Order: sequence, then C-alpha cells, then structure tokens
Amino acid sequence: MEVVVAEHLWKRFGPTVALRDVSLRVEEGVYLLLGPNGSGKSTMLKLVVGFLKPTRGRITVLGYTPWRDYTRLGERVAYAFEGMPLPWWMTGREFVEGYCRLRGCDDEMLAQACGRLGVLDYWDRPIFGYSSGMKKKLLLLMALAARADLYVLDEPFTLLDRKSLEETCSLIAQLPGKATLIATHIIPDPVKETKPSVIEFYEGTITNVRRE
Ligand SMILES: Nc1ncnc2c1ncn2[C@@H]1O[C@H](COP(=O)(O)OP(=O)(O)OP(=O)(O)O)[C@@H](O)[C@H]1O
Repeated sequence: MEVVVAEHLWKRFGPTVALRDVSLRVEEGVYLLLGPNGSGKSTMLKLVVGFLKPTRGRITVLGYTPWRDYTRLGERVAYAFEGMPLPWWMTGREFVEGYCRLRGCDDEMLAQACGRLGVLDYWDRPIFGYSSGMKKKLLLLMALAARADLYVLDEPFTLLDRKSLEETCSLIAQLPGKATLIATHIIPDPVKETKPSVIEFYEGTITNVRRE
C-alpha cells in the first residue's frame, strides 16, 4: 500500500514558491529527501504531517488528507522537526516521559532509545542547561520511542557526536513502521545499509529519485 501520495503539489509562502508541482509516491522503506538549503525538503515533510496546507494539488498520507485529518493521522505518525521548541523549565525526563504518556509510546522502545543515545546521563537536569546536541536527542526521542506506521524526521543527523549518530542510524533501521521519511543534507554510511530511496530536491522540485 502507498503510504504517501502527492500529486501536483504546490506550496507558496507569499512571493516564495517553496514547492512547485511536486508528485511523489512513498511505499515501504526508508526515504531520504536530499537537497540544498531552501530546496523544499522541510516544507514537504510539514505537508506530510499536516502542519501545512498545500496551496494547490493533492496529498494523502495513510489514506488521510493530512491538513484536514490532522488528529486521526497524528495517531499513526511520529515526527521530530528541527527547531521544535522544548519546555526549558522541565527536566528532560519529565518532558520525555510526559510526552510518551500522552502519545502512548512503547516503554521498551523508549528505554532502548534513551540508553543508546546517552540521554539517561543528563535527563534529570532542567532542559535550559542542555547543549544543542543534548536537546536534539530529546527531539529525536519523541519520534524514535513511538510506535507508528510512518516516521518523519527533519535533519536527524545534525548536531550529534559520532557515537550518537551511529546509534541514531541503527535505531532508524529498526523502526517498526511501514515507512520513514528523512530530510537531510548528508547520507551517513550506516543509513546506506537500509537501502534507502533518495529523493533529490532542487529549488522546490524533485530532480531525481534513486536507490542508494
Ligand atoms: N513559514 C515560512 N514562511 C515563509 N517562507 C518559508 C516558510 N517556510 C519555508 N519558507 C521558504 O520556503 C523555501 C523552502 O524552505 P524549506 O525549509 O522547505 O527548505 P529546506 O530544503 O528544508 O531547507 P534547509 O535544508 O535549509 O532546512 C525557502 O525559500 C524558505 O525560505
């Protein structure tokens, strides 16, 4: 079954055309959205989870129209977006455990992801004292600890040290969902083992789709 179907999708922000006539089909597996800054990768992912409504065109995700069926789709999609604000006054543990209770995360997946990303070493401290990489790991946990049919990760490989990057790649390879969509500038070697499909973006269009 197709997980994402986009047909002639356009997204404008005032005078800026972020996506122009993008058509895309995502089936099972790992998909990397690759392209330079400003090429439309994050906009595409935001349309997939329903944060944005297309200016023109059609998108369905797991059979839902994301912007209209945001809540029902939200039960089946786990995501982490670069720059999402974190509650700086809470400890990492309060935030992650609270989020997981709300989202219905899997305890085993959470324990495994926390341990492998090294979050347990600091998560009893308030978030306001965290480095960028430490905050990044909390954002990743929001997706990597959830049981979902579709995982959407915006720039998951930035700000991480080498070991955390390897662990993140390995956790991504083990995700139980049908498909994982990742916006990135780089393809770390361990991700290549998942035999990802690579969708290349340039100035708001898809210029190439290939298998890594
Ligand atoms: N909320 C917004 N308001 C106005 N313009 C926006 C908005 N979001 C994105 N854009 C513009 O849309 C274009 C595509 O941005 P997008 O964030 O999708 O690119 P990207 O490929 O994810 O870039 P990066 O690799 O830097 O994250 C850019 O020109 C950007 O300035």
